[in-house]
Amino acid sequence: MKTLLTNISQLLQAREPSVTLVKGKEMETLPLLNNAWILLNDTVIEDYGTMENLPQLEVNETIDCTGKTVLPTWCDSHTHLVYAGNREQEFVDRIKGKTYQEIAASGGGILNSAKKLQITSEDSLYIQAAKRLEEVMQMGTGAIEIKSGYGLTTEAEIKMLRVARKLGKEYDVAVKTSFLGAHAVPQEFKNNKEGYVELICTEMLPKIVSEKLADYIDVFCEDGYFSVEDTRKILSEGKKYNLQGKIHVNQFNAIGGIAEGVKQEALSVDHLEVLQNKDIEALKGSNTMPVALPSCSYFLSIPYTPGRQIIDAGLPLALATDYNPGSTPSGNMNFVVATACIKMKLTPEEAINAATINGAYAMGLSETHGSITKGKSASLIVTKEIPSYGFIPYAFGSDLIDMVFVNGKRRK
Ligand SMILES: N=CN[C@@H](CCC(=O)O)C(=O)O
Ligand SMILES: [Zn+2]
Repeated sequence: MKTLLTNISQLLQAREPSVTLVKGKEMETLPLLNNAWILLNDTVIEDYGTMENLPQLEVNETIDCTGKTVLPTWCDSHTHLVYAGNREQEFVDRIKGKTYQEIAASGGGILNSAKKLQITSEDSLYIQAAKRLEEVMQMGTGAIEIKSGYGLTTEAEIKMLRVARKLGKEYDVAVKTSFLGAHAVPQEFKNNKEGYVELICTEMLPKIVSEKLADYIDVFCEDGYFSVEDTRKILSEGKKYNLQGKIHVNQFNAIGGIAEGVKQEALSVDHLEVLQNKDIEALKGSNTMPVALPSCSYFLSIPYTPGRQIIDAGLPLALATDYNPGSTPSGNMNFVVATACIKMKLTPEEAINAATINGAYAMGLSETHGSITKGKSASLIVTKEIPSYGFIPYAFGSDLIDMVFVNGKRRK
């Protein structure tokens, strides 16, 4: 099946396959073709160019994109999309004055979600998560990472990861999974965190690896959750099974987790709302991608990741949603891109790079996603008629998406 999109006002992010990420000043540049065409052949991008050089092509369908912008789908490299129920009550509790940490300390938060998930069947969990996946694809997400971490028992962690794998298969969308057993210390291990870390390393991890359920290993490295030492132990254990780390770190406190993540060659370090100079220094010269989650800052009213400072230090930056029931009940990457511009002072070019090519890097999908490149996945957003791509963050409350192709399939 060949689909030709013609008269595209702006075709964004057309790059050679050698570009796997952009950093520092490079992030200011968003390559684009004016008055362009692109040819999709089943699941891949076959070719693209400008209208004056459009060759004679035999195609099944031609779509006129006059006035519209085309760009690669969003690469959301950090989500907790598989969860049971919601935490609407905690939202109201926070409005009335409780903090996120106070709610967690009294048995709410992650433990609240774990309680719900443990008693939810795999089928019901799949149905709930599938709805969310359909919604985010319609909002332009074409590749997504999904974490476990609301199971906190071997059985429930496996259940979550099986659901995530099934979503990738059934929807033919790129899904990367991360094993986040170290998301919170379960009640039963309240006075025996070491015992829980041991369970993660000696029981959960081997079983998850034997079922090939995880692509990465994750830890919530934070006061009251898992220490730098725990993080080192769990990431080192993961390495023995060829699982690279992607960690939650510096959300509320800077406790040295970023340097440890870099030392352990983590693919990404995520959150970074509280960042010190030594953390930036630790990231320099590494292959670890810093990932900001501005919707989480918005929803919890916590500081925004200093993305401007990260980019100005010559580093790359990726943007993701953190879609989860507690700190970010939203998987809208358009909002993330707009909020990165409005609150973190990224330019539209930097934000779109961070949400596409760098997002793909942050989940190991550089070869197939994140740019308009021949041979990459036919995963595209076609906007409605807009004056230019700057409208994507500028008109932050509007639905500007006309069509979405994910791996060649129309999802909107
Ligand atoms: N910070 C840790 N984990 C999630 C939130 C978990 C929750 O509140 O359910 C996050 O990335 O924000
Ligand atoms: Zn998260």
